[in-house]
Amino acid sequence: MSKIPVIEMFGPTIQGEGAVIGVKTMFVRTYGCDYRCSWCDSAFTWDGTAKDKVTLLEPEAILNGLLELAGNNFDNVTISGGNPALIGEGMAELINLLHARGIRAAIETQGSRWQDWFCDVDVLTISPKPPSSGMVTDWDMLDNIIDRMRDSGRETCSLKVVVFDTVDYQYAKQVHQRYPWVPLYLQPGNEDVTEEGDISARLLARLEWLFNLVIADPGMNQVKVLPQLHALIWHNKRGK
Ligand SMILES: C[S@@+](CC[C@H](N)C(=O)[O-])C[C@H]1O[C@@H](n2cnc3c(N)ncnc32)[C@H](O)[C@@H]1O
Ligand SMILES: Nc1nc2[nH]cc(C(=O)O)c2c(=O)[nH]1
Ligand code: SF4
Ligand SMILES: [Mg+2]
Repeated sequence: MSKIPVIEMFGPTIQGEGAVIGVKTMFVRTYGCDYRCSWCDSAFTWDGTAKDKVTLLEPEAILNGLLELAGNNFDNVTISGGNPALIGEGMAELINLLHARGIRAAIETQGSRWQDWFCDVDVLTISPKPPSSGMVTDWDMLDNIIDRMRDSGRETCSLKVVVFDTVDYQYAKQVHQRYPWVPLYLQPGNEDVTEEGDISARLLARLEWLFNLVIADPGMNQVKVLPQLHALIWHNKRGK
């Protein structure tokens, strides 16, 4: 039995990002991250401010917690963090438990670590971090992850790059050129994750800015540009 550090579980809500945007899903957010992105919208998963809220849970207790929250009102569970790829055996067990109930598992991770259970995930989102984050991409690791996912023969993997400025945009292009066969989603960065109230006008302005970069760029004919849909609706509210 391997326990998983969980900082929050919530839902049902609507997946707001990437390949399965718009789908009803539960969320499980794991504690701990090997990165420290300057603009992280979930810094409470690693900066110590919510450490007292972490519970170490058996995979079965997580499933039970989700069922308690939502009954049968979900078919999808998104596991995010923090970095869920820091967790080994426990996550493999959780994914098996979900599958045994006919529930699909989606993972949000940044591509800094491999886990064998990636091959069992229904929707794997890898979100390498652009320069504005202050993080440095381990390209060997990312190559390795993308190769292994390709070798697994499952069409479950996509890339998502958050773009704050034109340097980030060039980074996103580099990612696209390196892995042209992997679907790439671009999402504008939320520049103030603490602002209260309605931030939708600010986010939409950044979406239009990103649209215009892609519209003008013949090297980006295949990418999809998406907002953080949940942030347009629920702004910086946590647990949405
Ligand atoms: C909080 S992270 C957790 C999963 C994993 N650590 C990762 O970064 O992919 C979930 C998603 O939110 C994105 N994200 C974090 N902060 C953001 C911000 N300020 N604006 C836009 N997207 C952000 C990340 O890039 C990632 O795609
Ligand atoms: N609704 C909603 N969609 C999301 N997609 C990715 C999220 C994340 O924080 O990983 C997220 C989130 O926090 N909420
Ligand atoms: S990798 Fe994800 S969770 Fe970790 S600091 Fe960056 S955005 Fe936040
Ligand atoms: Mg989020």
